[in-house]
Parts: sequence; C-alpha cells; structure tokens
Amino acid sequence: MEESQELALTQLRKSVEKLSSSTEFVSFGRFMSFTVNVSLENEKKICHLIFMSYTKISSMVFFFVVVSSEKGYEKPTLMRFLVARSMDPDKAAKMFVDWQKWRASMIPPTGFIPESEVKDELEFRKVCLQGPTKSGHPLVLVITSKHFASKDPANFKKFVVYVLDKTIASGNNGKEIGGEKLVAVIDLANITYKNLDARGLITGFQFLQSYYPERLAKCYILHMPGFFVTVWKFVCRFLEKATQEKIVIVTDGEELKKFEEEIGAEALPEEYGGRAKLTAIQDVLLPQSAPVTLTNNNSQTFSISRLQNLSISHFFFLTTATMATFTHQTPQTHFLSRLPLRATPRHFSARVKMSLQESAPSLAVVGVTGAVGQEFLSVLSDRDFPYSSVKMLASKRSAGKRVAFDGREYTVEELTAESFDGVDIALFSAGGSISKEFGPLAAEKGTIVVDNSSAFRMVDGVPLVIPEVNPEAMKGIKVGMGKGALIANPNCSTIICLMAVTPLHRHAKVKRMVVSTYQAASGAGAAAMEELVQQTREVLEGKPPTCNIFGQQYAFNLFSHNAPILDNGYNEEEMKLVKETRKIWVSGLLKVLLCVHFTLIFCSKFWFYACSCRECESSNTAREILKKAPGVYIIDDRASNTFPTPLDVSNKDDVAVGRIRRDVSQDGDFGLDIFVCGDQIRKGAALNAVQIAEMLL
Ligand SMILES: NC(=O)C1=CN([C@@H]2O[C@H](COP(=O)(O)OP(=O)(O)OC[C@H]3O[C@@H](n4cnc5c(N)ncnc54)[C@H](OP(=O)(O)O)[C@@H]3O)[C@@H](O)[C@H]2O)C=CC1
Ligand SMILES: N[C@@H](CC(=O)OP(=O)(O)O)C(=O)O
Repeated sequence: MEESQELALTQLRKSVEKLSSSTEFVSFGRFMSFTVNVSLENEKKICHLIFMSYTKISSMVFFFVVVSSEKGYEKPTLMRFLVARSMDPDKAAKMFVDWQKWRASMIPPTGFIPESEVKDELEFRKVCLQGPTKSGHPLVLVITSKHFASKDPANFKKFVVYVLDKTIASGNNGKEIGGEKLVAVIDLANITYKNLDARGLITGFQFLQSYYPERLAKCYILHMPGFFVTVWKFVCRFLEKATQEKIVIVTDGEELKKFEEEIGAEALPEEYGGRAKLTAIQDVLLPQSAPVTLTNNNSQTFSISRLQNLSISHFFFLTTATMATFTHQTPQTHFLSRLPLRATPRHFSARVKMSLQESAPSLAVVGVTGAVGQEFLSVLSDRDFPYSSVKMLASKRSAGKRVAFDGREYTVEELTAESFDGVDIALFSAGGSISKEFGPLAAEKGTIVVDNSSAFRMVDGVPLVIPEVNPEAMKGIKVGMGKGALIANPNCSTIICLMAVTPLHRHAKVKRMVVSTYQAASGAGAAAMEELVQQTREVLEGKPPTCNIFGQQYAFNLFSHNAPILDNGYNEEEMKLVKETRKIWVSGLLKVLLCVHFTLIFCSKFWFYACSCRECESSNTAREILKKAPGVYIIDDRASNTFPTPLDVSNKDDVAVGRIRRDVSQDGDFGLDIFVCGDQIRKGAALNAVQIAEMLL
C-alpha cells in the first residue's frame, strides 16, 4: 500500500511539472453613472426628489505567465489531492494545479485574507471557531440566523476562504502540515426567509470540494426547518457524492446524542450542551510560527510563515506575473487597454469553475462579441452561474471567432433559427431588431429569453424586471416549466435610477421625478467606445476627430442623446425611463421629467432626487433607507467632499448614492436630492439579466 502511494505521489509530481507552465490571458474592467429628480408623497405630504448618478467605462489587459509547482508542499497535502481523485495521479495533478492557480487569484501576497477585507461579514459574528473535537479536528460553527446573503458575491467568497483557512490553521496551532481536517456545524435554528442563501451555501461547499479536498471530516446540520428542505434539495444538486456522505442532518434525539458525543463537551459550546465558550472566529488568535525560507523560479528568496505557506504558490505566481507584464512586448489588447484608467484586474481564466454541470441549464449568449455580451460572460463567470453548455452567438461577421469563458475557448456561431434547439436560457444583447426576429422564435422552442433590448419592454404580458425591485413580475417562470418565455431587462438608466429611488418610493410615494442623465459612449456599444479612444487621441494630437458613430465629436464634449426625437419633443431614450418606471412600479400617476445627454466619458449617468420631510429628518431618513437597500451603498461625506464617482462603481455590482440633501428649489420641506452612480453595462445590463436568469433556476 505504502509503495503504491509513493508511486502515485511520484507520478503526481511528474504530472504537476508537465502541467506547470501555462500562459494566461486576463482582462478588463469598466464603469458608468447618471442624474435624476423625483417627487414623493408620504401621508399626504408631497415629496420631491432630484437625483444624479454617474458612470464610466475603462479597460485594461494583463498578460500573465502562471507557474505552478508542487515544491513547498509536503506529502500530506499531495495525498489529499490523490485521495480526492481516487488515487489517479493525472486527475490529482490537474486538481492541484487548478488549486494553485485559484489560490494565486484569490489570496493576497501576504498569504491570507486579512480581516479588514471581510469585516462586513465578520460584523455579524455568525461564524464561531471552537477547540478540537474528540477526533482532534477544529470545529467551525455557522449560525445561519445571523447570516444574510452578501451583496457582493466576490467578497463573500473571500469570507469563505478566510473562514476555511483560519479554521484549518487553528487545527495545528497556526502551523499547517497539510493533512488537517475540520468539522463543520451549520445551525439553522431561528432562520427566516431573510436568512435563506442557497448560493452562499453552495459556494461554501463548492469551495470545500474543489479547493479544500479532503479537508472536511464531517458536517452536521442542526435544526433544519421544514421550509428549508426544498432549499437543501437544491443545494444537494451541487454536492459531490463524497461530500454528501460526510453530511449528517441531525433530526432526532438519537442523532443529537451521537452528535454531542462525537464533538465532545470540551469543543461543544454551552449553548449546544457542551462546556466551551462560543467564540467568534475573529476573536481566535493564532500564533505565527517561525518563518521558512523558500526560493522561487526566478531564484528570489522569500521568508514566510507556515500559515502563509497555505498559499505559497501565490508568491511564485505574483513575481513571475509582474515580470511578464513588463517584459511581454505584444500583449493581446482590448480596445480600451491603452487608457490610463483605474481598473481592477480580473483573473478570469486563472480560476477553476464549478459552474459547468450536467444537470444545469443549457445557455446561449446572443451578441456575445458586443459590449454587453462580453459582460454577460464576465458576470456569469463571477457568479458561478450553473450551466451544462453554452452557445456563443453573434452575426455572420463573427462566426468562427474564439471567445474565452471560464477557462475554456469557444467558437462563436452565427445566430440562426436553429441556434436555440435544446437551449434552456438565452441572454440576448444584439439589438432590438434581432430580439424581435429571434426572441419569439426561441421562446416557441421552449427557451426562456432574457432580453436586453427595448424590443419587448412595453409589451403586455412580458415581465420587465429588476430583481431587487419587482421580482414578483416574473413569478412562475422557471426553467423546466415545459415552455419558453420572454422576460425584458429595463433600460440601463431605468435600472440604476430605480435601484436607488424604489426604496424611497416604498417609504414615501414618488409623485414626480426630474431626471438628468449624462450617459456614456458605452451606451452605444463597443464601437462607440473604440471611437471615443480614437477621438481622444486625435483631439490631443490636434487632428480632426473621426466621427462615424454619432456624426459629431464626443471626446471633450457633451450633447443631447442621439435617440430619435418624438412629437412631444422628448427623445426615445427619455421616454423609456418614463414608461418603464410606470410599468415596473405599476404606477400610472408618476410624472417624470427627463433630460438625457451623451458625455465624453465612456459610460456615465447622473441622478439627483429630493423628498418632502424636514431637512435633517428627510435626508437622514433617506440615508437610513438607502443604507438598507439591496444593491445600493452610500458614499456621502460632506466634510471631505466625498461623493460617488464613476471610478467608485466601475466593475461593481452595487449602485452608489451620495449628496443626500434637501431640495432648496421647493417651497416648504418638499425636496431631497441625491446623486447616484452605477456600472451601466454591469448592473444596467448584464448583471441585471443574469440575476433574472438566476431566478429561473
Ligand atoms: N451598451 C449598453 O449600455 C446597453 C446596451 N443594451 C442593449 O444591448 C444590446 C447590445 O448592446 P451593445 O453590446 O452595447 O452593442 P454592441 O454594438 O457592442 O454589440 C452588438 C452585438 O450584437 C451582435 N449582432 C449584430 N447584428 C447581429 C445579427 N444580425 N445577428 C446576430 N448578432 C448580431 C454583434 O455581433 P457582431 O460582433 O458579429 O457584429 C454584437 O455581438 C442593444 O440592444 C442595447 O440596446 C442594454 C442596456 C445597456
Ligand atoms: N441606454 C443606452 C442605450 C441602450 O442600450 O438602450 P436600450 O437598452 O434601451 O436599447 C445609452 O446609453 O444610450
């Protein structure tokens, strides 16, 4: 046995060496924003709202060389990968290399996720770390009644990693040997629908399965209420057999007794019948052990502690990556890659995805080569959207092009009537005429279409949905219901405006909105952004700018939106927000006044709103309401003049709100103004559509 283990280890090491050099392409980020003015009514008081938002788009390209190595890892670590892959050295090597890449993309160079990065999650004191169980494993206890689904899935993932790393490190007094396991207890006592977070649970288990192989010794689930059974069945679809076998749902007295015995009174908190003090994970201090010195592939030396050694591959990765960034002469370029704009590098392909599953829905992305289409891929990937297959569709012009998604390459296919055969969910972003032609056709074939264009927004019977605002509008539409459907994504201005104004509207009914949006070039698609880069360069070089998209200069300029002007003098873009808001709020009475402009930034809008109560009361009330609003966060520091900017929201899921103040243009206490920024292509388009798709599962 020992001999066959050694053989498997040797083969694993060889396979890791073989897999160890690979090239990775990593790309881009972007932002946007806008402005609005609203009037509210609250218990006969007329409230007035004016509000502004602003956004923009940028992009960067990074070229990485990822170097993997099994050096620095001892037998217990490698054995875990072998066991998790049934002692198959090649599969274990692949898992090991994927794990290294994942850690490199996830963990900062310090080797651990600092508490400062997960303080929002820690604040609820929902995870406790207890002393060793009878079997000698650390015990991590999750009190789900203190948990609420995170607004920021990326941050939640960090929290999961923080918890798992710290729990494992605690098993051996801060030193990681490699073979440590943990025992988990998930307590579902007193949960309500507000605490339900199937995605969070799936993330936790998927991380354990993919990145912490053979770390879970056992998982006990306590106090499962009846209404959770359906959620649990759904979660189980994501669990491997080996994981499921380690989970015990404690349902009766006998199982409870066994649970208490297995954990032992020394580890079990008093609240659970033991003698231990319940200790929040952040209150557990771990000793740092003596540093070890390691040399990377570039002969550079690092001193790190054993705890940091948990992510030693990250040191190799970062150093090599930095050098590659400087030395690579002809990186692949995105159209905005040369802009000196701040952006968050994304490590798309350096992650191992768990979203590709046989039992998941089949997807199609229509308009995949466009600005929104590319963002669809990014959002699907970021949110680990489950899928069994994905078709990349665009026009004939793009057929045969290659696009990367989830670490794989796909060939773009021409969109045809046959494209939707066997497709469960299609995300459309190829313009209204394409949606009108292919949307109903796809729905007839049983596909649920989430459409980003304006084609069906005002069609009776087609739900127009912002998941945080009116999820009920798509009630009953689910994958597997046996027929297709059309669901419309609102205009990007409508989405970002209503994300901030709806919570206020629920508090004090909005009677009138005055909206000014300053929209960005990205609203006109990828080609417009590219031309803006070109115009900017040309203007700075004193040359006449190329004006193919709008027929006029928009670099260093501002002009009224190019949408057609209607008989009432408003343009179509303005009227979209008016009509769509009425449909979403189911409010025929709302008056909206709009002024929409294109501005020189890549993607931008401003909003401004005012409401009725007395100044401090109204602005403080609005601030409190907005603080709690899903998908919204506040940047509003008058003392330092700090308010939302496009850069703040670039690549972010949430909408930022600031400049919360009374509207002095109103007689009496009738107004409150706000300023809002959001990422137009993300929440204003792709993210909203993917959130809708998530509700179909
Ligand atoms: N940009 C934004 O902020 C927002 C856009 N939207 C909506 O999303 C849609 C796309 O916008 P955006 O991504 O910005 O536009 P882009 O111009 O960047 O992309 C257009 C996409 O549509 C595809 N396409 C064009 N013609 C056809 C065709 N005949 N058959 C199949 N595919 C075709 C293009 O493919 P190819 O590369 O082959 O030409 C490309 O993938 C629009 O309907 C827009 O209203 C919605 C909200 C916000
Ligand atoms: N609102 C985008 C244009 C757009 O895509 O609108 P719609 O999704 O309603 O077609 C802009 O900034 O110009």
